[in-house]
Amino acid sequence: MSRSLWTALHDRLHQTIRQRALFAPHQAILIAVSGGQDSLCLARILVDLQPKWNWKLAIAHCDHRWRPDSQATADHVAALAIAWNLPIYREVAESIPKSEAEARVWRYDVLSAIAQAEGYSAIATGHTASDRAETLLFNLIRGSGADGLQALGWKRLLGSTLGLVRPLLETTRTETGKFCQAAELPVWDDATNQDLRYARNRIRHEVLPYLETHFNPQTERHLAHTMELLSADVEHLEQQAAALREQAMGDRSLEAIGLNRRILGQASLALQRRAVRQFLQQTLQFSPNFAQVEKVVSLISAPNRTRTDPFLKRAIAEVDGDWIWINDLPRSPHS
Ligand SMILES: Nc1ncnc2c1ncn2[C@@H]1O[C@H](COP(=O)(O)OP(=O)(O)OP(=O)(O)O)[C@@H](O)[C@H]1O
Repeated sequence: MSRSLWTALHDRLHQTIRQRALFAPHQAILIAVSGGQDSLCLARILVDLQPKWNWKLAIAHCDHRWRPDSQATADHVAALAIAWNLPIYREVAESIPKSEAEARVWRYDVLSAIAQAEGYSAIATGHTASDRAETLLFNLIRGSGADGLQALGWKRLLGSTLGLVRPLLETTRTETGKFCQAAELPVWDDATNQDLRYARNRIRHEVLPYLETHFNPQTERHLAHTMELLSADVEHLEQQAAALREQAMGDRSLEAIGLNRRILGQASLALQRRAVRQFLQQTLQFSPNFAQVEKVVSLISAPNRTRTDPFLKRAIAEVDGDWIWINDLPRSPHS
Protein backbone atom coordinates (compact mmCIF):
# COMPACT_ATOMS: atom_id res chain seq x y z
CA MET A 1 0.00 0.00 0.00
CA SER A 2 2.07 2.92 -1.32
CA ARG A 3 5.51 3.10 -2.92
CA SER A 4 8.66 4.10 -1.05
CA LEU A 5 10.47 7.06 -2.52
CA TRP A 6 12.58 9.97 -1.31
CA THR A 7 11.58 13.41 -2.61
CA ALA A 8 12.55 17.07 -2.29
CA LEU A 9 9.55 17.38 0.04
CA HIS A 10 11.17 14.89 2.44
CA ASP A 11 14.30 17.07 2.56
CA ARG A 12 12.31 20.27 2.98
CA LEU A 13 10.24 18.85 5.82
CA HIS A 14 13.32 17.46 7.55
CA GLN A 15 14.88 20.96 7.41
CA THR A 16 11.70 22.68 8.61
CA ILE A 17 11.34 20.31 11.56
CA ARG A 18 14.97 20.93 12.54
CA GLN A 19 15.01 24.70 12.02
CA ARG A 20 11.69 25.34 13.76
CA ALA A 21 12.31 22.69 16.44
CA LEU A 22 8.88 21.22 15.69
CA PHE A 23 9.72 17.77 17.08
CA ALA A 24 12.57 16.47 19.22
CA PRO A 25 14.49 13.22 18.61
CA HIS A 26 12.75 10.21 20.27
CA GLN A 27 9.51 12.18 20.67
CA ALA A 28 6.20 10.29 20.71
CA ILE A 29 3.98 11.76 17.96
CA LEU A 30 0.34 11.06 17.24
CA ILE A 31 -0.48 11.83 13.58
CA ALA A 32 -4.08 12.95 12.99
CA VAL A 33 -5.11 11.32 9.71
CA SER A 34 -8.44 12.09 8.05
CA GLY A 35 -7.67 9.94 5.00
CA GLY A 36 -7.34 12.99 2.71
CA GLN A 37 -4.22 13.87 0.72
CA ASP A 38 -2.68 16.34 3.21
CA SER A 39 -2.64 14.13 6.28
CA LEU A 40 -1.65 11.05 4.24
CA CYS A 41 1.28 12.96 2.76
CA LEU A 42 2.31 14.09 6.26
CA ALA A 43 2.01 10.59 7.72
CA ARG A 44 4.05 9.00 4.92
CA ILE A 45 6.84 11.56 5.18
CA LEU A 46 7.04 11.30 8.98
CA VAL A 47 7.22 7.50 8.63
CA ASP A 48 10.10 7.93 6.14
CA LEU A 49 11.92 10.43 8.38
CA GLN A 50 11.44 8.28 11.48
CA PRO A 51 14.82 6.44 11.25
CA LYS A 52 16.62 9.82 11.32
CA TRP A 53 14.80 10.98 14.45
CA ASN A 54 13.83 7.77 16.25
CA TRP A 55 10.31 9.00 16.86
CA LYS A 56 7.57 6.82 18.29
CA LEU A 57 4.74 7.28 15.77
CA ALA A 58 1.05 6.37 15.76
CA ILE A 59 -2.04 7.31 13.76
CA ALA A 60 -5.38 8.56 15.10
CA HIS A 61 -8.62 8.88 13.15
CA CYS A 62 -11.88 10.47 14.30
CA ASP A 63 -15.12 9.29 12.75
CA HIS A 64 -17.68 12.12 12.91
CA ARG A 65 -20.37 9.81 11.41
CA TRP A 66 -21.11 12.58 8.92
CA ARG A 67 -21.22 10.55 5.74
CA PRO A 68 -22.52 7.09 4.87
CA ASP A 69 -18.95 6.04 4.00
CA SER A 70 -17.38 7.39 7.21
CA GLN A 71 -16.82 3.95 8.71
CA ALA A 72 -15.24 2.81 5.45
CA THR A 73 -12.90 5.84 5.65
CA ALA A 74 -11.91 4.86 9.18
CA ASP A 75 -11.27 1.24 8.05
CA HIS A 76 -9.18 2.55 5.17
CA VAL A 77 -6.99 4.68 7.48
CA ALA A 78 -6.65 1.77 9.92
CA ALA A 79 -5.53 -0.59 7.12
CA LEU A 80 -2.88 1.91 6.09
CA ALA A 81 -1.59 2.24 9.67
CA ILE A 82 -1.36 -1.54 9.96
CA ALA A 83 0.49 -1.74 6.61
CA TRP A 84 3.00 0.78 7.97
CA ASN A 85 3.34 -1.06 11.29
CA LEU A 86 1.94 1.85 13.30
CA PRO A 87 -0.52 1.69 16.20
CA ILE A 88 -3.95 3.01 15.19
CA TYR A 89 -6.39 4.79 17.52
CA ARG A 90 -9.98 5.23 16.29
CA GLU A 91 -12.81 7.10 17.91
CA VAL A 92 -16.45 7.31 16.78
CA ALA A 93 -18.66 10.30 17.68
CA GLU A 94 -21.49 9.31 20.00
CA SER A 95 -23.72 12.06 18.65
CA ILE A 96 -23.16 13.48 15.17
CA PRO A 97 -21.65 17.01 15.41
CA LYS A 98 -24.03 19.70 14.10
CA SER A 99 -21.39 21.98 12.58
CA GLU A 100 -17.78 22.12 11.44
CA ALA A 101 -16.95 24.06 14.60
CA GLU A 102 -18.55 21.45 16.86
CA ALA A 103 -16.74 18.67 14.98
CA ARG A 104 -13.44 20.45 15.44
CA VAL A 105 -13.89 20.86 19.20
CA TRP A 106 -14.82 17.17 19.54
CA ARG A 107 -11.88 16.13 17.33
CA TYR A 108 -9.28 18.07 19.33
CA ASP A 109 -10.75 16.78 22.61
CA VAL A 110 -10.53 13.21 21.35
CA LEU A 111 -7.01 13.60 19.95
CA SER A 112 -5.78 15.23 23.18
CA ALA A 113 -7.37 12.50 25.31
CA ILE A 114 -5.75 9.72 23.24
CA ALA A 115 -2.36 11.47 23.29
CA GLN A 116 -2.47 11.99 27.05
CA ALA A 117 -3.70 8.47 27.85
CA GLU A 118 -1.17 6.77 25.55
CA GLY A 119 1.86 8.96 26.28
CA TYR A 120 2.24 11.04 23.09
CA SER A 121 3.61 14.56 23.59
CA ALA A 122 2.68 15.95 20.15
CA ILE A 123 -0.26 15.77 17.79
CA ALA A 124 0.67 16.39 14.15
CA THR A 125 -1.93 17.64 11.66
CA GLY A 126 -1.80 18.03 7.89
CA HIS A 127 -2.71 21.73 7.64
CA THR A 128 -1.03 23.26 4.58
CA ALA A 129 -0.06 26.66 3.16
CA SER A 130 -3.34 26.41 1.21
CA ASP A 131 -5.30 26.12 4.49
CA ARG A 132 -3.46 29.22 5.71
CA ALA A 133 -4.41 31.19 2.57
CA GLU A 134 -8.07 30.10 2.80
CA THR A 135 -8.28 30.80 6.54
CA LEU A 136 -6.74 34.24 6.07
CA LEU A 137 -9.27 35.19 3.37
CA PHE A 138 -12.17 33.69 5.29
CA ASN A 139 -11.32 35.60 8.47
CA LEU A 140 -10.48 38.80 6.58
CA ILE A 141 -13.99 39.07 5.15
CA ARG A 142 -15.38 38.54 8.65
CA GLY A 143 -13.38 41.50 9.95
CA SER A 144 -10.84 39.67 12.14
CA GLY A 145 -7.90 41.46 13.72
CA ALA A 146 -4.35 40.17 13.44
CA ASP A 147 -5.12 37.35 15.91
CA GLY A 148 -7.83 35.82 13.75
CA LEU A 149 -5.78 36.32 10.61
CA GLN A 150 -2.84 34.32 11.95
CA ALA A 151 -4.98 31.50 13.32
CA LEU A 152 -2.87 28.61 11.95
CA GLY A 153 0.52 28.57 13.70
CA TRP A 154 3.31 25.98 13.56
CA LYS A 155 3.04 24.97 17.20
CA ARG A 156 0.46 25.46 19.90
CA LEU A 157 0.24 24.13 23.45
CA LEU A 158 -2.86 22.00 24.10
CA GLY A 159 -1.88 21.27 27.70
CA SER A 160 1.19 21.54 29.89
CA THR A 161 2.82 18.49 28.24
CA LEU A 162 1.05 18.29 24.89
CA GLY A 163 1.67 20.30 21.71
CA LEU A 164 -0.20 20.62 18.42
CA VAL A 165 2.24 20.76 15.50
CA ARG A 166 1.55 21.59 11.84
CA PRO A 167 4.65 20.67 9.81
CA LEU A 168 3.14 21.25 6.32
CA LEU A 169 2.47 24.99 6.58
CA GLU A 170 4.96 25.74 3.79
CA THR A 171 3.58 23.02 1.52
CA THR A 172 0.64 23.69 -0.81
CA ARG A 173 -2.26 21.36 -1.50
CA THR A 174 -1.02 21.00 -5.09
CA GLU A 175 2.26 19.67 -3.70
CA THR A 176 0.64 17.17 -1.32
CA GLY A 177 -1.56 15.99 -4.22
CA LYS A 178 1.46 15.44 -6.47
CA PHE A 179 3.30 13.65 -3.67
CA CYS A 180 0.38 11.28 -3.03
CA GLN A 181 0.23 10.44 -6.73
CA ALA A 182 3.96 9.79 -6.99
CA ALA A 183 3.99 7.69 -3.80
CA GLU A 184 0.79 5.91 -4.89
CA LEU A 185 -0.88 6.73 -1.61
CA PRO A 186 -4.52 5.66 -1.50
CA VAL A 187 -6.22 9.04 -0.86
CA TRP A 188 -9.80 8.87 0.38
CA ASP A 189 -11.85 11.44 -1.54
CA ASP A 190 -14.15 13.40 0.74
CA ALA A 191 -17.07 14.52 -1.44
CA THR A 192 -17.98 17.31 1.01
CA ASN A 193 -14.75 19.11 -0.01
CA GLN A 194 -16.44 19.89 -3.34
CA ASP A 195 -19.71 21.08 -1.80
CA LEU A 196 -20.06 24.78 -2.65
CA ARG A 197 -22.64 25.35 0.08
CA TYR A 198 -19.69 25.62 2.48
CA ALA A 199 -18.03 29.07 2.48
CA ARG A 200 -14.60 27.43 2.88
CA ASN A 201 -15.06 25.44 -0.31
CA ARG A 202 -16.22 28.50 -2.26
CA ILE A 203 -13.04 30.27 -1.20
CA ARG A 204 -11.00 27.24 -2.25
CA HIS A 205 -12.71 26.53 -5.58
CA GLU A 206 -13.95 29.97 -6.68
CA VAL A 207 -12.30 32.92 -4.91
CA LEU A 208 -8.66 31.77 -4.89
CA PRO A 209 -8.65 30.54 -8.52
CA TYR A 210 -10.22 33.88 -9.54
CA LEU A 211 -7.55 35.87 -7.69
CA GLU A 212 -4.81 33.69 -9.18
CA THR A 213 -6.12 34.06 -12.73
CA HIS A 214 -6.93 37.77 -12.64
CA PHE A 215 -4.52 39.27 -10.10
CA ASN A 216 -1.50 37.20 -9.13
CA PRO A 217 -0.73 33.54 -9.90
CA GLN A 218 1.11 33.30 -6.55
CA THR A 219 -1.85 34.52 -4.46
CA GLU A 220 -2.01 31.35 -2.36
CA ARG A 221 1.67 31.46 -1.42
CA HIS A 222 1.58 35.20 -0.78
CA LEU A 223 -1.40 34.92 1.55
CA ALA A 224 0.36 32.11 3.40
CA HIS A 225 3.41 34.37 3.77
CA THR A 226 1.21 37.15 5.14
CA MET A 227 -0.07 34.73 7.74
CA GLU A 228 3.49 33.70 8.61
CA LEU A 229 4.45 37.36 9.20
CA LEU A 230 1.32 38.06 11.26
CA SER A 231 1.93 34.93 13.30
CA ALA A 232 5.34 36.11 14.47
CA ASP A 233 4.02 39.64 15.14
CA VAL A 234 1.13 38.34 17.24
CA GLU A 235 3.39 36.02 19.23
CA HIS A 236 5.65 38.97 20.07
CA LEU A 237 2.73 41.24 21.05
CA GLU A 238 1.19 38.53 23.22
CA GLN A 239 4.46 38.13 25.12
CA GLN A 240 4.77 41.89 25.64
CA ALA A 241 1.14 42.09 26.76
CA ALA A 242 1.65 39.25 29.22
CA ALA A 243 4.56 41.16 30.80
CA LEU A 244 2.43 44.34 30.99
CA ARG A 245 -0.50 42.43 32.55
CA GLU A 246 1.81 40.89 35.17
CA GLN A 247 3.18 44.31 36.05
CA ALA A 248 -0.27 45.96 36.12
CA MET A 249 -1.81 43.25 38.32
CA GLY A 250 0.43 44.17 41.23
CA ASP A 251 0.10 42.31 44.52
CA ARG A 252 -1.75 39.02 43.92
CA SER A 253 -2.10 38.28 47.63
CA LEU A 254 -4.95 40.78 47.80
CA GLU A 255 -8.38 39.25 47.63
CA ALA A 256 -9.77 41.55 44.95
CA ILE A 257 -8.42 41.38 41.43
CA GLY A 258 -7.48 44.49 39.57
CA LEU A 259 -5.32 46.28 37.03
CA ASN A 260 -3.26 49.36 37.74
CA ARG A 261 -4.36 51.95 35.18
CA ARG A 262 -1.36 54.20 35.68
CA ILE A 263 0.87 51.37 34.47
CA LEU A 264 -1.51 50.43 31.65
CA GLY A 265 -1.77 54.09 30.62
CA GLN A 266 1.93 54.21 29.74
CA ALA A 267 1.60 51.42 27.18
CA SER A 268 0.37 51.57 23.56
CA LEU A 269 -3.30 50.97 22.78
CA ALA A 270 -2.38 47.64 21.09
CA LEU A 271 -0.77 46.33 24.31
CA GLN A 272 -3.54 47.75 26.53
CA ARG A 273 -6.14 45.82 24.54
CA ARG A 274 -4.18 42.58 24.66
CA ALA A 275 -3.32 42.90 28.36
CA VAL A 276 -6.99 43.55 29.22
CA ARG A 277 -8.16 40.60 27.10
CA GLN A 278 -5.63 38.28 28.73
CA PHE A 279 -6.61 39.57 32.17
CA LEU A 280 -10.34 38.96 31.60
CA GLN A 281 -9.64 35.54 30.16
CA GLN A 282 -7.52 34.60 33.13
CA THR A 283 -9.65 36.04 35.92
CA LEU A 284 -13.16 35.46 34.62
CA GLN A 285 -12.36 32.37 32.53
CA PHE A 286 -14.17 33.54 29.42
CA SER A 287 -13.15 34.94 26.05
CA PRO A 288 -14.33 38.56 25.94
CA ASN A 289 -15.57 40.01 22.65
CA PHE A 290 -14.32 43.23 21.07
CA ALA A 291 -16.90 45.50 22.80
CA GLN A 292 -16.18 44.04 26.26
CA VAL A 293 -12.44 44.59 25.93
CA GLU A 294 -13.03 48.14 24.66
CA LYS A 295 -15.23 48.96 27.64
CA VAL A 296 -12.55 47.96 30.13
CA VAL A 297 -9.83 49.72 28.09
CA SER A 298 -11.91 52.93 28.15
CA LEU A 299 -11.71 52.82 31.97
CA ILE A 300 -7.96 53.49 31.80
CA SER A 301 -8.69 57.19 31.19
CA ALA A 302 -12.21 57.38 32.67
CA PRO A 303 -13.22 59.52 35.72
CA ASN A 304 -13.01 57.92 39.13
CA ARG A 305 -15.90 55.56 40.03
CA THR A 306 -16.87 54.85 36.40
CA ARG A 307 -18.14 51.29 36.06
CA THR A 308 -19.10 48.97 33.18
CA ASP A 309 -22.30 46.97 32.67
CA PRO A 310 -22.05 43.44 34.06
CA PHE A 311 -20.01 40.93 32.05
CA LEU A 312 -21.75 37.62 31.53
CA LYS A 313 -24.32 38.94 34.01
CA ARG A 314 -21.88 38.27 36.82
CA ALA A 315 -19.00 40.75 37.07
CA ILE A 316 -18.44 44.48 36.67
CA ALA A 317 -15.28 46.50 36.20
CA GLU A 318 -15.00 49.70 38.23
CA VAL A 319 -12.46 52.52 38.57
CA ASP A 320 -11.12 53.30 42.04
CA GLY A 321 -8.24 55.78 41.90
CA ASP A 322 -5.30 54.14 40.15
CA TRP A 323 -7.07 50.79 39.93
CA ILE A 324 -9.64 49.04 37.76
CA TRP A 325 -11.23 46.41 39.95
CA ILE A 326 -13.26 43.43 38.77
CA ASN A 327 -16.07 42.63 41.16
CA ASP A 328 -17.95 39.36 40.96
CA LEU A 329 -21.64 40.09 41.55
CA PRO A 330 -23.55 37.83 43.94
CA ARG A 331 -25.36 35.19 41.82
CA SER A 332 -29.12 35.38 41.88
CA PRO A 333 -30.79 32.01 42.56
CA HIS A 334 -32.26 32.11 39.02
CA SER A 335 -29.06 32.84 37.07
N1 LIG B 1 -11.55 12.92 10.92
C1 LIG B 1 -10.30 13.23 11.22
N2 LIG B 1 -9.54 12.38 11.95
C2 LIG B 1 -8.26 12.69 12.27
N3 LIG B 1 -7.67 13.83 11.92
C3 LIG B 1 -8.36 14.73 11.20
C4 LIG B 1 -9.71 14.47 10.81
N4 LIG B 1 -10.16 15.54 10.10
C5 LIG B 1 -9.13 16.41 10.05
N5 LIG B 1 -8.05 15.94 10.70
C6 LIG B 1 -6.72 16.58 10.86
O1 LIG B 1 -6.88 17.98 10.76
C7 LIG B 1 -6.18 18.48 9.61
C8 LIG B 1 -7.00 19.61 8.99
O2 LIG B 1 -8.19 19.10 8.48
P1 LIG B 1 -9.33 20.02 7.91
O3 LIG B 1 -8.71 21.15 7.16
O4 LIG B 1 -10.31 19.15 7.23
O5 LIG B 1 -9.98 20.47 9.23
P2 LIG B 1 -10.33 21.87 9.80
O6 LIG B 1 -11.59 21.68 10.53
O7 LIG B 1 -10.23 22.92 8.76
O8 LIG B 1 -9.10 21.93 10.79
P3 LIG B 1 -8.84 22.99 11.94
O9 LIG B 1 -10.07 23.18 12.63
O10 LIG B 1 -7.83 22.29 12.80
O11 LIG B 1 -8.34 24.21 11.27
C9 LIG B 1 -6.00 17.25 8.72
O12 LIG B 1 -4.89 17.38 7.85
C10 LIG B 1 -5.81 16.15 9.74
O13 LIG B 1 -4.48 16.13 10.21
